[in-house]
Amino acid sequence: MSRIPVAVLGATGVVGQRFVRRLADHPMFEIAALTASDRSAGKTYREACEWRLDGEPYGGLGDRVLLPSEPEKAACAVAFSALDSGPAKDIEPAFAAAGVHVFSNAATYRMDLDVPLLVPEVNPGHLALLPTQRQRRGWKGSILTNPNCTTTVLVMALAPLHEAFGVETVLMTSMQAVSGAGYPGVASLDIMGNVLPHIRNEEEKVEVETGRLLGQVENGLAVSDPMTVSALCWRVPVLEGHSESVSVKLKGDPTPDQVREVLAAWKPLPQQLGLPSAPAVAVRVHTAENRPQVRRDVEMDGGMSVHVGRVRPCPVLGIKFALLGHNTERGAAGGSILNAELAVARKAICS
Ligand SMILES: NC(=O)C1=CN([C@@H]2O[C@H](COP(=O)(O)OP(=O)(O)OC[C@H]3O[C@@H](n4cnc5c(N)ncnc54)[C@H](OP(=O)(O)O)[C@@H]3O)[C@@H](O)[C@H]2O)C=CC1
Ligand SMILES: N[C@@H](CC(=O)OP(=O)(O)O)C(=O)O
Repeated sequence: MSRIPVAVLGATGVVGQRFVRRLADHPMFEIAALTASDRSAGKTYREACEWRLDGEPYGGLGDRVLLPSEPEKAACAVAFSALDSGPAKDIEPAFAAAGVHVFSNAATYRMDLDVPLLVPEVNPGHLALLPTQRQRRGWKGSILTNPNCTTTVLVMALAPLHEAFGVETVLMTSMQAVSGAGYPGVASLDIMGNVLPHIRNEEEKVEVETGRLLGQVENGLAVSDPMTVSALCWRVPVLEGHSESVSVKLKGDPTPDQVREVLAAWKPLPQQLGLPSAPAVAVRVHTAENRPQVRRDVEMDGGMSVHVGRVRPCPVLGIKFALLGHNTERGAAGGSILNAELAVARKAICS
């Protein structure tokens, strides 16, 4: 199969660089265009940005000239958007109108009822929103989004429990890596030796996106599950990886052993299809009492699996556990690329 030409919108940012690194040698997609703001367009990729990741700098594309983020200049079959949510507002629809399928990290269109907010293991059926989106908006292309990174990690653990038992109530406290705030992000003088009790809009996003991801498609539109979710989000001095303390009320009050069994046995659609970016195991269940740990576990499986440990009884809601996932891989670039792999495999785009 020939590879699908793709554009990376916002290729100079920290999420854009992760897209480039993951796509540099991808079996399904081939980078045809890199874009940024007008400040960077016309410069080579090497001139316009400082490479901030490990591995081959610039994904081997350091001499590639950056294009403006305009569909007339950079249209491809597929675009991965690492744009800030402000510029994404006009740029992503312009690409979709020009026939491009845009896989976006930005929060701008996530909660629109005709826009798939996708985690392929959790709600692949939400691809069914695309015909409504195209019909309503008159686009030949489309916009598909991935959730907030904290939400992504949370729903990976909740989805199998929702399928097996039904989730009623969730209390989640996060300990979020500084990379979630982009570069340069939080000032070192604020975060070193400290924890910060506020991340703007984060708790609100987790509380609404979780029910949306675990909800349904009815009459071509998204309908959120009525579960109750309360989130407390903290920034901690960790580079990559969001840790979460989760307490959950499940229907039927299963035991910790039953919960562990369901999580360990879960083999959702991307793993069944063997999609290139899908980890072999979606949820890794740890039994050691001091795992998961960010430094030891978060880079496993290319940052695409999530980790559950310390599953035990909760005297308030029934079950509690520790959860960990990679915020800029599973929660951003890797999650978006897996969304595109799913959409192609299910012939929702590019068929
Ligand atoms: N799923 C998730 O939870 C996560 C999502 N994100 C989201 O991903 C996106 C990117 O984040 P991050 O990489 O940290 O952001 P950066 O600020 O590092 O990068 C932003 C990119 O957008 C480009 N850009 C900025 N303004 C414009 C404009 N007016 N027109 C065209 N391009 C523009 C920049 O180009 P230039 O260099 O020329 O300025 C740069 O390439 C954000 O929407 C963020 O919220 C990030 C982390 C996790
Ligand atoms: N807010 C997240 C990262 C992020 O960009 O989230 P969102 O995609 O919902 O804006 C964090 O700080 O860790």
